[in-house]
Amino acid sequence: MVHFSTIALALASVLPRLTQGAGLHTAAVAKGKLYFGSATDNPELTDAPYLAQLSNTDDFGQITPGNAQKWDASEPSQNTFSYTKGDDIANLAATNGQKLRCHTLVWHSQLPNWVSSGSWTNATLLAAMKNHITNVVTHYKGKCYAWDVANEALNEDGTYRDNIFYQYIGEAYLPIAFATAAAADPDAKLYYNDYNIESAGSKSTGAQRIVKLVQQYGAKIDGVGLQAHFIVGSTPSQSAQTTNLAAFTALGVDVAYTELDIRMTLPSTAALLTQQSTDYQNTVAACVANAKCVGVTIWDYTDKYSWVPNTFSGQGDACPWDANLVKKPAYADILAALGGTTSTTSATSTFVTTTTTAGSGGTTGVPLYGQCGGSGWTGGTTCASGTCKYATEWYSQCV
Ligand SMILES: O[C@@H]1[C@@H](O)[C@H](O[C@@H]2CO[C@@H](O[C@@H]3CO[C@@H](O[C@@H]4CO[C@@H](O)[C@H](O)[C@H]4O)[C@H](O)[C@H]3O)[C@H](O)[C@H]2O)OC[C@H]1O
Repeated sequence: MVHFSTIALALASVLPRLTQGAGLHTAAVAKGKLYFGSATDNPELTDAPYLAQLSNTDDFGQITPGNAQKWDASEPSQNTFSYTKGDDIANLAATNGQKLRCHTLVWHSQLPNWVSSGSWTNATLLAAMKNHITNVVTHYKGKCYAWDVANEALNEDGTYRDNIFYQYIGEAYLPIAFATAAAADPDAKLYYNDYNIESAGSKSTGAQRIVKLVQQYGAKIDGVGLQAHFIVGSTPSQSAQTTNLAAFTALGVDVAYTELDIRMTLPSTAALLTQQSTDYQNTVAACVANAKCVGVTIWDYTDKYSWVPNTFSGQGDACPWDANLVKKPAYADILAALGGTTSTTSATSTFVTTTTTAGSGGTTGVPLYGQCGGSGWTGGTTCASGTCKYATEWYSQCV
């Protein structure tokens, strides 16, 4: 039967809270990484609380535009370029002092029709691809820490994806794309980026083949981006990821986790959130363990704007912050992987802990996280009036 079993342990709150000034990016830098970052997208930037957290450089020292720089956004019709949305995000990064990972130049998806359905020859598509890369990379010259030059060029078995570029240009489109990007912005780090290359296997081997291909061609390739769109409980182990990262960095390139999120079949449970937390920790720890892993980017930080529910039906809750912008357990475990610590601080208002029965919207034994919200919330566990009581699994209210 669905019911709440409320055990109110009215405590002067001594629940763990994260130390101010020791966020994810701060901890990553202390570990020798360049950044901890998040993807974002233009529509979300009108959400002031969202924007405030995205701009919190204690947690995020880097941002990636989730859509604004893709081909359909940046060159919607041939040789007509549109940079407004990409500029908004580039300017935000500059204002905040955050690195910008630029995403992406050559990808089979989110292509405008004039590319995907065009009537091409080898020479005309090559010219169009080079023109696209030259214009976009030149526009953002000096602003991108890194470019994802080529995205998802591989099938799961490590063979080349039969995209339009491969069809008309062959595998040479890859080194040509890298060489063209390098000519337009010699200082940007140039990455090959893909998913399901986070542990050893045919596709990871295929990505290593692409690195060697570009190198043999004499073009510049600086890194491999491992997207890391994972599933709770099916995420590769830390050691599997560490071994895999080493296979890339042995080729003389950097690596980065570029789109990390860890989705689950909804509804979430305490067990799933605990496993998710462990999965996040293992992935971030694998990056920490490799000196040439430069950073970790999560594919947006909050479930409120995650791409997952729109793409994978029935799945979600993939981010370290919930839809109310409250930190989930994964936050503390990511921080722990980065060598950060949580501290115990007392709060000024009474915090009421609750346990619930599975199926009631919470799960027995789930500890509240020490955050309040709603009317009267002044942040953390403090209420301007009333006391902080359980409202949802990860969210409490001043009542
Ligand atoms: O607003 C969204 C954007 O956020 C979205 O960005 C792309 C998301 O990820 C990258 O492309 C996807 C990577 O995952 C593939 O599915 C995988 C299939 O195998 C599974 O094992 C694995 O777990 C899955 O992740 C998707 O098919 C790819 O589309 C890409 O780099 C981002 O740009 O793009 C769509 C917008 O609506």
